[in-house]
Amino acid sequence: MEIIAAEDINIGTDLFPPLSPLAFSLYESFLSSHCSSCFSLLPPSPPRPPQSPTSLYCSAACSSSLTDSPIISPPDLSPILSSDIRTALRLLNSTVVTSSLPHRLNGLLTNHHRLMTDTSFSVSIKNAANFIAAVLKSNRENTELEEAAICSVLTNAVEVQDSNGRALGIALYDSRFSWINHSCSPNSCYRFSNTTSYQNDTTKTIPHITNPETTSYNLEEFKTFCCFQGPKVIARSIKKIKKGEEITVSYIDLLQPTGLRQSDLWSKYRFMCSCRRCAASPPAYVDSILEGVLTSVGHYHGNINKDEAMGEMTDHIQEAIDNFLSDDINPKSCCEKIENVLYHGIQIKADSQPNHHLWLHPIHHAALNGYITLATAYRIRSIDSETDMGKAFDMRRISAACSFFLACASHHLFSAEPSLAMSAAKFWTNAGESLLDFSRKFSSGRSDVKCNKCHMLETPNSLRGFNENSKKILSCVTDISQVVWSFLTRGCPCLQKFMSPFDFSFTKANGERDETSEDQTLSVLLLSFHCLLYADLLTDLCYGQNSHLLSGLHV
Ligand SMILES: C[S@@+](CC[C@H](N)C(=O)[O-])C[C@H]1O[C@@H](n2cnc3c(N)ncnc32)[C@H](O)[C@@H]1O
Repeated sequence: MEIIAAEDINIGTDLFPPLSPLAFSLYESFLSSHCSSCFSLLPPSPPRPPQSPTSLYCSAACSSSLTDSPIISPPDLSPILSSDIRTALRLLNSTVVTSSLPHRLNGLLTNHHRLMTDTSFSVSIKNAANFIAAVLKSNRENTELEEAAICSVLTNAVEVQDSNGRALGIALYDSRFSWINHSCSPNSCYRFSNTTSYQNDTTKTIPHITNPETTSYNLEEFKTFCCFQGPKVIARSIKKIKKGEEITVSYIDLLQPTGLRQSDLWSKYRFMCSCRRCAASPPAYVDSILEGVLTSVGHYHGNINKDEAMGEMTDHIQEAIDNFLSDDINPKSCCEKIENVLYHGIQIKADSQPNHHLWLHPIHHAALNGYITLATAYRIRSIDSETDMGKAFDMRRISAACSFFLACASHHLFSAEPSLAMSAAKFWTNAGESLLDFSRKFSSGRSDVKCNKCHMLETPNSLRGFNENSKKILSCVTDISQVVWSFLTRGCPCLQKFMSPFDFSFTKANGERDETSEDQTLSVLLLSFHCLLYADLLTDLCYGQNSHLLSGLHV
């Protein structure tokens, strides 16, 4: 099945009203911090004993809408997670099953045959189905229905993220959403509502904690489960779509080169994508950049040892990130390891040719991950150095430089591949907030900067079209970045070596400007406002809601 446009659809159009899920579940790690019904963040509560109940709610309304408290904790049957099993259970209880088993369950593809012939899934699916049948006290002869429910969740459920991009759990929607196929150059994106954060909302009642005494499953109580809560999904066009054209979204992170996207899709969904971007030969520009290398004389054209050298650099960066995330190395060592690869690159030898020096292209997917980690690591180092103002200033400045660089890199990719709008919106928001945070913390408290060129700060409501406004804002971003780039990147050689975040030619001399640190910080403040304005434009395009990142600020 697929979804086809019945008429021409303009860019930035919601394709259907917000859809409630058929079933959903938080990931295990969020069960004690988020509402199991609406996924909102709960106020902090005292630590509970390890054997405590699994579902908490933010309000009486949520707790009464989702009466599945007696579910005993489902097992983790890798690759099937307990959240998959919980969702499958809720699916079977919330819907009247109309099915053509085992291939479709209520119209949703199960991929049953494909998954059951795959040894890495089949045993876990069988075990999960047996568990569900036991919980439901099913007296059917086989577990075909339970298997179909699990397979349907694996095939159709999507990860629900909060506004910070953090994956909270999964949700399963009806065919209006679930029939939308994947493309690596999709014409639509989707977002969730109802994943708001708890902000001392006095209308919310004290979190309802389910009865810890109840350990056995009560079918009648579970049958009253009514799924009108849960994160709603909205799909939105991010390109013009012609009547008759297929609606597509992305199931995966699109900032990966073709090989990684293919293996991601295969491991999660067991299909090979043959979309325009995947099939392009030569590779699409974004894919050549996401795997690109630089030499001191420009782009590298040879093949000798290149793949090996790239693999080595990518592995080093990934190892530093993994070690940092698992607390095996401190932020300083993490920065040193990543910067070492990004700055020094690698020397490769060729029999009959002079040696080449290779660097990952700054928008190589591993380099992007490296800069994302550097932004976080430098920020932590700034917080850790609070007693040393000079060091805290430098660390926060470099963190902001990395975030700003990522925003410019995402713009470069978005210009060539419009479906990367969502990623770009996220990076520009991060950059704006990081630059603002830096300049607020270290300027003399001034916030009355004006832009005499685009005047958009004084009249942000005069937004016309996306293209016209983005041109104006980006032109100012380019101008201001020429003023502050060397200031922002001082002490970070792997960024300092580039002429600007828009121009990856290597700098000859490190031309510091004469402005005082105070002048520079004010320019950074002006830059931050422009980044937030641009982030607003992109957010509006993808999410249909101007996030008004600048509202509440004095500009
Ligand atoms: C959420 S469903 C999409 C709707 C599905 N095509 C149907 O018939 O109901 C996801 C499944 O559709 C198939 N699918 C989605 N996008 C695809 C693509 N680009 N190429 C091949 N199969 C795809 C895969 O089997 C995948 O597991």
